[in-house]
Amino acid sequence: MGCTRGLLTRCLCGITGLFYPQYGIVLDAGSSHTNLYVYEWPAEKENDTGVVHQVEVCKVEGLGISGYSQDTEKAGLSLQRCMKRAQEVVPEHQHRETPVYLGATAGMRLLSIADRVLSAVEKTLRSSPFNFQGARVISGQEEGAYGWITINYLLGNFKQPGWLNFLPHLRSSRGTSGALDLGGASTQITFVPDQEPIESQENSLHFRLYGKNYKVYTHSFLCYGKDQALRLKLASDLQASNGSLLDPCFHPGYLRIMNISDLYTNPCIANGEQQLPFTQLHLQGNGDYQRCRMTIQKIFNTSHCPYSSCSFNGIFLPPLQGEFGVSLDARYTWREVSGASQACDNHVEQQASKVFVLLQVKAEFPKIKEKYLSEYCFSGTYILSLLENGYGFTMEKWQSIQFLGKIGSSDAGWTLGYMLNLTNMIPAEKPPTRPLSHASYYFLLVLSSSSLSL
Ligand SMILES: Nc1nc2c(ncn2[C@@H]2O[C@H](COP(=O)(O)OP(=O)(O)OP(=O)(O)O)[C@@H](O)[C@H]2O)c(=O)[nH]1
Ligand SMILES: [Ca+2]
Repeated sequence: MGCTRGLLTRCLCGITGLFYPQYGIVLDAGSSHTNLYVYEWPAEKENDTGVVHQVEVCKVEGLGISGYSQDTEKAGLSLQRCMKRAQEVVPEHQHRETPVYLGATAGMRLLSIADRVLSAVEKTLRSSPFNFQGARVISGQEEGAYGWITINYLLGNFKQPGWLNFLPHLRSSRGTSGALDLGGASTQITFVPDQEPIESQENSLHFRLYGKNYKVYTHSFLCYGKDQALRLKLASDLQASNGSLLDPCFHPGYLRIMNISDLYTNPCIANGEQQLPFTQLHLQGNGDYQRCRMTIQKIFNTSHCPYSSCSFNGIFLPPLQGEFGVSLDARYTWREVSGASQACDNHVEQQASKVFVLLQVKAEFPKIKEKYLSEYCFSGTYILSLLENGYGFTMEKWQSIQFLGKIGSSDAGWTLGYMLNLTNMIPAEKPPTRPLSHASYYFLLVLSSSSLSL
């Protein structure tokens, strides 16, 4: 039954609608791939904390939308299967009222023709039965902020003391958890620092949520997601090579030939191509964990800092404070980080353990793609370098990092925070306590008015 026909039907739907769960859809158009999320919440509790939860994630097949810059139509078409899936998950009579948002991140920030790709994507989203609310490239600051909101909303950290609070070990002394997001093209760090004021204006955010003020530090490093960081590293190593590279960040036996022009096709690597006397890079794995860390270290410039403390590239970073949640697929990332040194090493006595680690990984993740397996040494070592050398997580600070992935049924990425904000579901002030829920109130109202008219 649709809710738009006659007046009587509309009234009935208005009343019964209070009892239906509500839905919202967000597409996370990342640099490496797109995910579609469907969220659900009870209509009468939308301003409470922790009530919105993920009921579906659909992984779009193929490239991230920024990968279709040569054939933008395909960016839109690639989303169709997941949009169909969303139509199955959300009950049909609620399609028209269910908002759909698409947020694109670092891959699209790097693309000069992002608008053309967005237009193609909009065409697909507009043709769906849902209430399309817009497709846009979100800023790195927003990505950090919404990631922080998601984690703390899901952990129940915005609840007033005394409310139910699960996972208490992730609550910092200040009541919130920091958020680390490691993407393919950018990486974000967001937390409430002890030190005030935040020295750099562009890293400073102010929120008032549920009646409490939060001063939050955030920074997004464009080009320091895993895929772009590998390009930065290769471009840096190339300068001192003759076109052949023995790379300690790939396991022995690994061979790859890359066109230099492909390496230089984005703004992360701005200079150098024309000065190189060769057109191809011949890369040969020569796994060595310590040397890999040294080559990665070169992409973090720590030579200058105009503030009291910095992470790298002259970017302000206050002292790390509290617990941190890492929002990504925790299963593979944690495995990469913990297996990094063994996965890289080629010392004779460690050959066995290297092979062992990669075999173990294959057994644990039978569907793991060759690309991920081949980049295992680099990926794990890069994440360790970023956290330890880039952000300064020392041995004891490591204890404060949790590889989250999911909290309850919901992924811990920025999308939930984005939707909560756009649908006004996180109020600045704590909602007044209602003796009855909206639904029960209207239900009683309808009951009493019908008794009166008898
Ligand atoms: N090892 C491994 N890596 C993966 C897997 N799935 C994705 N990745 C890689 O992990 C990195 C981060 O992936 P995402 O967090 O999805 O990045 P993204 O959202 O596409 O990129 P951003 O736009 O920068 O946020 C990318 O380099 C992916 O290629 C996997 O199953 N195993
Ligand atoms: Ca991402």
